[in-house]
Amino acid sequence: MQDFETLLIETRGDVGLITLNRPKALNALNSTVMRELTQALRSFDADPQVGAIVLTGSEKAFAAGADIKEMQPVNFVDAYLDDLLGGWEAIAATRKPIIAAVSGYALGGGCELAMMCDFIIAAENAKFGQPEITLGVIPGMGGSQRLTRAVGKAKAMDLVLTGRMMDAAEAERAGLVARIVSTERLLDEALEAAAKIASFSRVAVLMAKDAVNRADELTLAEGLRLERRLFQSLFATADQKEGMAAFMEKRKPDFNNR
Ligand SMILES: CC(C)=CC(=O)SCCNC(=O)CCNC(=O)[C@H](O)C(C)(C)COP(=O)(O)OP(=O)(O)OC[C@H]1O[C@@H](n2cnc3c(N)ncnc32)[C@H](O)[C@@H]1OP(=O)(O)O
Repeated sequence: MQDFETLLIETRGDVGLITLNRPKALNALNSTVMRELTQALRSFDADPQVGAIVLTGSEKAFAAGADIKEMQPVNFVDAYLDDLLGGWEAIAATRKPIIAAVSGYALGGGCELAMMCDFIIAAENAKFGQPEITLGVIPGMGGSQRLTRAVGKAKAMDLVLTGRMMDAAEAERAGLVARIVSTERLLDEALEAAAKIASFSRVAVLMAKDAVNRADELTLAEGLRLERRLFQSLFATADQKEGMAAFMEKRKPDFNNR
């Protein structure tokens, strides 16, 4: 993969690791980050060696929001015609699972980027918030929608209307964060979780992600039908035969993603 200006990219075994790398701006998300992150995720999605992805930032900031310096001079016509921030939705279209490993600030677009990932592992020092209201705007990368689905209307309204931050413990209680770990353990914990996911049948993993994501969009009846059809279709894979045979034979499965 090519060198990026705003990201560090590496693979650890079958896990793709992306580190946001604009330390002087607390990883503020400008259009270069958006373009490069989209490109990096597409490459990992297409790479047969990669089974899961971890996205992280620095200890002080996962990302302190969309880049205010870049947005400040924008006018309405350009924002509308250029679909300002619309490109970020490509991140959520990634098919392989992405774990956000969040330390420090995840504010505004930073919180929204973490929520585009499949789940969030937070360090004890993590702080989440949607402070856009303090700048005279509102969330624009999905905060009003994904945060509300994650934590419910009451807390989403509280955060979006007051612009206050919540710490990792509150974010976990509210259902935004899957687990909290020490700051030192954050990356290892996220990489271990990603490696575990990457060790399973790739077809089953992608279908599991798809099925859970559809829960936000479908009625219960539609969602249950989709889940059942996906489940049934997995019986056409060699990995289902292998997984169940391995259980019966009391050995570890050897999945081949077929
Ligand atoms: C998606 C949409 C629609 C909108 C958004 O995301 S708007 C942005 C929302 N985020 C914020 O409003 C947070 C802005 N940042 C802060 O409030 C503070 O930086 C902090 C509380 C996160 C940290 O404060 P601290 O005093 O520790 O650090 P600073 O000196 O303030 O920052 C260091 C350095 O980073 C630049 N910075 C921080 N955040 C952003 C940002 N979102 N965009 C652009 N630049 C940012 C900050 O200006 C400073 O740079 P300089 O040293 O060059 O001044």
